[in-house]
Amino acid sequence: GPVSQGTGFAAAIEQTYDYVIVGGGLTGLVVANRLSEDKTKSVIVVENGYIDDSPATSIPYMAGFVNTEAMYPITSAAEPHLNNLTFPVRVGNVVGGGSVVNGMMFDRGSNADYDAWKDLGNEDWGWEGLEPYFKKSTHFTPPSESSCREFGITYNVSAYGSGPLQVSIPSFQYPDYAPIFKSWRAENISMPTEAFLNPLGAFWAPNTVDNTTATRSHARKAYYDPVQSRTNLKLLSGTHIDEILFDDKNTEKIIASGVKITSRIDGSTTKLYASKEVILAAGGIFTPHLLMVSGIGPRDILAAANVTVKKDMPAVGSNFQDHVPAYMSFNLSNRAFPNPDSVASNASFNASAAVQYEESRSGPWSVGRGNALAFLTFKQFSSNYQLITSQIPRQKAIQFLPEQYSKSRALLAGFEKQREILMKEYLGDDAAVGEFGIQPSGRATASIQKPLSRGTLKLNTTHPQAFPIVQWNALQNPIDKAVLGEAVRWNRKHWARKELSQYSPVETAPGVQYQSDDEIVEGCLKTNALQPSFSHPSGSCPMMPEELGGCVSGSLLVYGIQKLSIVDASIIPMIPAAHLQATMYAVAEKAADIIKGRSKEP
Ligand SMILES: Cc1cc2nc3c(=O)[nH]c(=O)nc-3n(C[C@H](O)[C@H](O)[C@H](O)COP(=O)(O)OP(=O)(O)OC[C@H]3O[C@@H](n4cnc5c(N)ncnc54)[C@H](O)[C@@H]3O)c2cc1C
Repeated sequence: GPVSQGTGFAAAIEQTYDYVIVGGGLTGLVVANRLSEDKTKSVIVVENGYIDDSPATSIPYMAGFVNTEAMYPITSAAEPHLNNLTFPVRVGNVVGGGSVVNGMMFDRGSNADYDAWKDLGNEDWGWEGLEPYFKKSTHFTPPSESSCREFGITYNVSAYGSGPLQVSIPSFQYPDYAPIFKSWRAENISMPTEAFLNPLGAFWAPNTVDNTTATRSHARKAYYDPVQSRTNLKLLSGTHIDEILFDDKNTEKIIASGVKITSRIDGSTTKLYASKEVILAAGGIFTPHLLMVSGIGPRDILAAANVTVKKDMPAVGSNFQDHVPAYMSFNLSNRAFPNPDSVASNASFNASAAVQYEESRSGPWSVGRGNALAFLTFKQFSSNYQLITSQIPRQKAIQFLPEQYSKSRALLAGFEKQREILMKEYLGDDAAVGEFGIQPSGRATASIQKPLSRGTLKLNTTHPQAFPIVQWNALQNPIDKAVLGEAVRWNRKHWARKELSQYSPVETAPGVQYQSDDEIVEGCLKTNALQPSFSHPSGSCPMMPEELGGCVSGSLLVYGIQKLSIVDASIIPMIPAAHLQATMYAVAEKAADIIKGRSKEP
């Protein structure tokens, strides 16, 4: 659990800083580091969580568990297209945010995934505009030459830079990876040498682990700890931001002026002021929530919760996206020893693994959830890809979208533009539509990467300050269900390949009796194998033109409001086919440059 209490609250009371950063998670800490490089600028980061150095957050093996202690206890609203079930909403509640509790997978979307952002009207936010920041944030350490030989691990260090975040592929790997990779080679799909240069196909990818200590590298360790002695940088942990404040002397313009905060330790409240900008970095769930409780959001949703409307903005809390995983499972016989279950099931093996980790920072405890992934284009996992895609333009878009979309022409126009891009991606060779985990554990997750369904975030009408109402609305669009069905059936066929017959795989989730799309969804729900989220909540304050339902432009400033910007996962206009953290480090690095740039303007 948390090892350090919040500090500095008393000293911060009613102070003015150049920048107030709302949320000390992944993006907040990156931006705090970069803005405070300029000694003439004062920066404060306010974070609800505490500093946490417990083994659960640092030992790579522990990343295989869900660290609920360092997360918010949020549950989603009923998901109408998943039998009205509710699901956990996973968000880190700790200094470093998601980077401290995540699964440590480190990969990016294809160039086309980011070019889509540009095509939606965000100049400079395509792959070319982002590439330098992927490099700027990262530093890669390879595994030993002998494991590269043994497992066929390849890499290219030129994909990375000499940045603060440490990423690596550990030298220890489980023997069963070799035959499993052989099955992927036999599928005749590409195997890029380095996924950070070309993330399409089946590949090895790093984890956010510092190879020198075999511990998790995260935003706090990489971006805050090394610069915490800067006198112009303050971190206020254990402090909740209750609302964004505005300059009420100015009646013509809406100007963000600071935040109201509450100490979690003694419940005392105060205000902090920003002379240059309030920067929202509270993530894909809480940034739209904070905007809404502060009076910026859809008028009807604010009114229903008795929040005074400062600016009617239907886009806040719309466009909500995530990946949708089917956690398929197989019983595998005849696995090699050790395998990923040996640690959990064999106490003496676990004890020796602990000693090995303690003594030499190697062995099973030095690895996380694994390092192998496959991101496939639609045609690679579906022979019906054209038929399924051809149904998209025949749909009346509004029929498969949340109610808000029928009240706002801009929201619908933005979605229709996204839909055109998605259709191109579904038919082409440049973007992945499905992700398939490659693990020697029998876990064979198949997840859809490019959903057409859109979720919403709303205020709790009786307690607007309480957690927002989170609804992914997963699988509302039947195309998403069809893509998921294709992915599951393909994965099933893959595990029946002769290269894998030595394991006599038996599908336990959902189970081969579930064949049609509807049956697969039903079977996955029955076996607890379907989630509306892959812990990648994003898109809920999208970066798009305002007439397309955007909240911020490429400058990251909220439309119609001065001195208020957003830098976190809520700005992603369309979710890339990738676990999100690499993208968020790059987005935050770019955001910092943009904000620095405007502070130089007269
Ligand atoms: C369980 C889990 C597993 C994941 N696995 C992977 C993975 O394997 N690979 C990968 O690439 N990505 C993964 N991710 C996703 C990745 O970690 C996130 O996309 C990333 O952290 C998002 O960065 P962010 O800055 O937008 O938000 P966060 O990192 O979530 O930061 C937001 C911060 O704001 C704080 N905050 C929010 N509201 C307030 C408030 N009102 N007052 C004060 N503070 C507030 C929060 O406490 C949090 O620290 C995972 C995420 C989770 C949760």
